[in-house]
Amino acid sequence: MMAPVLKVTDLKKAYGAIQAVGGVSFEVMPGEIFGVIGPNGSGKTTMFNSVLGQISPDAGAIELNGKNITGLSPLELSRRGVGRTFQTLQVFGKMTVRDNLIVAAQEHTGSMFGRMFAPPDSGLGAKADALIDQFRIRHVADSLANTLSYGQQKLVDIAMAFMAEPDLVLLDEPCAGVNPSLVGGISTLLKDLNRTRKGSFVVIEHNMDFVMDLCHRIMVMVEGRVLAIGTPAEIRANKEVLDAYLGN
Ligand SMILES: Nc1ncnc2c1ncn2[C@@H]1O[C@H](COP(=O)(O)OP(=O)(O)OP(=O)(O)O)[C@@H](O)[C@H]1O
Repeated sequence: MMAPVLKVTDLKKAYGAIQAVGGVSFEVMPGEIFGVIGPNGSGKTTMFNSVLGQISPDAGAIELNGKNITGLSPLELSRRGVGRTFQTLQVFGKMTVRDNLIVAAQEHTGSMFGRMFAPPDSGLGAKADALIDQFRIRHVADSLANTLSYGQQKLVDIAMAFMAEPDLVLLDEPCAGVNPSLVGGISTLLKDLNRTRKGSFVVIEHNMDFVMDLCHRIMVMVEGRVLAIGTPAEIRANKEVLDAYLGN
């Protein structure tokens, strides 16, 4: 039987009296695109940030490829093959698209010296160019990021997460703020990355059509707990999910 890439067991995190995450368990399999949905305040971001080492959970275990990674720093996780995107853009506006990608990979190595003194390319240019082509942003590769549309910047932001060739990428609302006409393109792109780069993705997203189209399995969170985990068809047919999610 295949072992999970990510295994989260009974994760808990409270903020004072608010139990943001109240005992969440799930597994993400190799090559799987795993969606996380739920009403506002259901604990998705808190769960994400716990997995990514951004906050310390109160209890629970997080394993990456069978190794305990609970409490490791974001940089250490990045070195172990975990990438992420944020809800808000992380691109450097005054750098070109290509340089943004190169810096993203240097961040991964944690090389301050490299970041400050290395020639702009640092041997990472070929990797950046491959992603620029895969993301179809060749025409803006030498433009400053702040001259791009929000949707294009979002693509650069996602591409940055893939520079370190991660095994597991956590994407926090990749469609947030993106023009609806571009949402289908992001879905196609993520499917393409999943197929060609063989990584596993965990995707938080409020856009239900996007999640249903993209994800192999979906976890529904409500009030810090897991209400259901299943295929898009199973989630669509689950009455409890419809009540909890659409009732919000
Ligand atoms: N730093 C914090 N301090 C206090 N309470 C917090 C903090 N972060 C989250 N919470 C609370 O924890 C609960 C879960 O929040 P969380 O952001 O994880 O939910 P979410 O499902 O990601 O929501 P959204 O879909 O709106 O992003 C909410 O009640 C929220 O107000």
